[in-house]
Amino acid sequence: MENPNLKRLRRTMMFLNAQKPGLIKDPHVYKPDSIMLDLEDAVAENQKDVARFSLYHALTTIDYQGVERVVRINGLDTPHWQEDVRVSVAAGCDSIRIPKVESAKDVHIIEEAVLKAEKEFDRPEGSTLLMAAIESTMGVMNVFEICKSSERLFGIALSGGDYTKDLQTSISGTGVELAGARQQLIIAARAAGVMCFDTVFTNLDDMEVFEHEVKIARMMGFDGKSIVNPRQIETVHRIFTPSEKEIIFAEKVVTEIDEKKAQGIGVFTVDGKMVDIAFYPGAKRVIEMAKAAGVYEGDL
Ligand SMILES: CC(=O)SCCNC(=O)CCNC(=O)[C@H](O)C(C)(C)COP(=O)(O)OP(=O)(O)OC[C@H]1O[C@@H](n2cnc3c(N)ncnc32)[C@H](O)[C@@H]1OP(=O)(O)O
Ligand SMILES: O=C([O-])CC(=O)C(=O)O
Ligand SMILES: [Mg+2]
Repeated sequence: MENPNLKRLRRTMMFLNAQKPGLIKDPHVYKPDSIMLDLEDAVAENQKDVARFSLYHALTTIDYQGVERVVRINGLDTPHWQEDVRVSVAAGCDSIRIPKVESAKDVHIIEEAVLKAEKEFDRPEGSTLLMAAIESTMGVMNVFEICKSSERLFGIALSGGDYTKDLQTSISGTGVELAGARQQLIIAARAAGVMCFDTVFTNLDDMEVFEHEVKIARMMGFDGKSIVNPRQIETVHRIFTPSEKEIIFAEKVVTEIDEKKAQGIGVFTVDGKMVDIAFYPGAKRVIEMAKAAGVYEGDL
């Protein structure tokens, strides 16, 4: 049976340092869709063991109340990733975020280590999902192969900080430097049938630019965004949850297409807008998103 978590709602995926008790003890109270316990860049090099112990303790003792528990392991170019995978799987995380993925082979290496750990710690085979963070120009060039690399892989994420370093530029706040990568990632993810997440926005005090960036991400087709602070959750959830107006319109489109089809009519208008069968999947998707977000009250 397909793992039901492959397609869950992931509007917000919130990073937190796996070593900090103050952060890991109750992040679910802010109601992000996923938390991402970080063993990578938020953890200092000489604290990697401490962070792994803290992660294991947190995952085996804290009830995160249905919030997805993702672990960001260290990259394949470090001496840490094997132990990160073992501890994450032993502790029963839901998913592993692989940083700095450059090829399908990178995913295969982690997949193999995850399967080995599932056997070692008696966890159901296939229960640990994967996601791949694209953080380099090579990763962008290989993104379609990465998207198709594993049945465990539910999605990919753009990691703009490292990516812009590789591109030899920096984050400007305008989105110009990320435009190409964002477009490539979302096209590849949709073609491969996996989810796609936008990068973090680190200027916590600039909510205006943040809101603009989140709107662009939704318009481009992303499923959600990596975030670094609970203050960012409300904005992302508001923008990534269909509004009442969108839901009502989607309901009308679905109902009218069904009715008109039976009458042999292919094209007509709804609220002054032309509608034909091509609008059906989009309207259905709005209703599915509203259902997943818990804001749908209709009966479609
Ligand atoms: C480029 C990359 O690699 S990004 C990925 C790695 N980065 C991270 O993991 C960083 C995660 N975020 C953080 O550590 C913090 O939000 C910081 C350091 C950015 C800012 O910290 P602060 O200025 O203390 O945040 P702020 O004042 O908004 O905190 C308010 C409350 O939210 C909590 N909080 C802040 N960030 C988080 C978080 N990411 N997850 C859960 N709780 C959080 C704080 O503990 C605090 O709780 P309290 O009121 O009970 O004390
Ligand atoms: O995944 C992210 O958005 C954070 C990150 O590692 C980066 O920007 O390099
Ligand atoms: Mg990074």
